[in-house]
Amino acid sequence: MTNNEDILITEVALRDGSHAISHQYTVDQVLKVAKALNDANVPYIEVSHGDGLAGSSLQYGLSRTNEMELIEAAVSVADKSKIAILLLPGIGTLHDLKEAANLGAKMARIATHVTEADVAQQHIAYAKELGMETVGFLMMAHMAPVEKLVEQAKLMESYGADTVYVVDSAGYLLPEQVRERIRALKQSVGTKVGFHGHNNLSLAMANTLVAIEEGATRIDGSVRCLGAGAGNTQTEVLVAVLERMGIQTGVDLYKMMDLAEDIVAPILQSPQEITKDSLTLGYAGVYSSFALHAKRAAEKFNIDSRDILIELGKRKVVGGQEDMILDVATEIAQAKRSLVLK
Ligand SMILES: C[C@H](O)CC(=O)C(=O)O
Ligand SMILES: [Mn+2]
Repeated sequence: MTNNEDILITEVALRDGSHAISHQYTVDQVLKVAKALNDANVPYIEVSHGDGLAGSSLQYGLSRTNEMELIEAAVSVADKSKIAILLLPGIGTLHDLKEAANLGAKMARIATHVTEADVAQQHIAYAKELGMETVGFLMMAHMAPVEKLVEQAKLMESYGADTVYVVDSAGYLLPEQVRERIRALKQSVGTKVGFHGHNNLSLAMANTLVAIEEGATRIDGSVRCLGAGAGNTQTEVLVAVLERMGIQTGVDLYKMMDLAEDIVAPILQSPQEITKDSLTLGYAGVYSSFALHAKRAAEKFNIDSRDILIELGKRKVVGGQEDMILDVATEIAQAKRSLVLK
């Protein structure tokens, strides 16, 4: 890999995609996907539970395989790509970070709700101490005005983040909203700027292109759209589009297509489409990883999952409040029952 690329892609299917397959990755799947990504020259491969290190729990979903084994597997086949991990302070600890670094992870992406950057200080500083490249990952970026986002990005920068990301966790942002956010960050922070999209409103690619136009140089994608909700910006498609635009990513398009078709498609429980649930996430501004939890709750209570998601959006529920999904489902079911009894 050279340093001549205009855009450096982080492939997130082995982390964000974990949500879409209920955290059931096996070592064999990770070995195959990571090796193919490495062979295709993808610069960064993120590997963790969908909710970051130590996310495996009843609240977020139990992993089939210990994520440290998955990280170790990915590192073992990646001689060009760097392995990244995601960590949400409060879920993952400094101990988890150290364990991942000892296994060979080279980049730490520290994720917080868009208004809570201050909880990332210790983790970013420690990742730097461990010699890792650091990213401040500001989730649910639609929930804060631009000035607030800038303030939080500056905090991440002051803690030592090398890059700050605008994260459209709900796939809610419209292209002009992405434009104003990336533009404001480019004007106000000295770090590199990145963008992570979700395709719930079919805008992930358009939003990514706007982010690049405004100067974002770090971009996330998921091969075959294997990410939460309707997935992320589809990596192999992004590589093709950027190549046509004359923008260098260094990624081998044919190898990415083969990986998507031959290795990733068979892993999917069902094809990544914009379903009524994922569309509702984007429409209502709800965290993409809530989709499967809401679907299960809807089945349990025999109610419409869209009603749960819309209500969660109204209540401005954020990542980490997964317990609210059951609460809201219970309330909707009770209200439905009392209507029947009247
Ligand atoms: C923990 C989340 O799944 C992180 C993410 O990918 C997002 O907010 O989007
Ligand atoms: Mn995501």
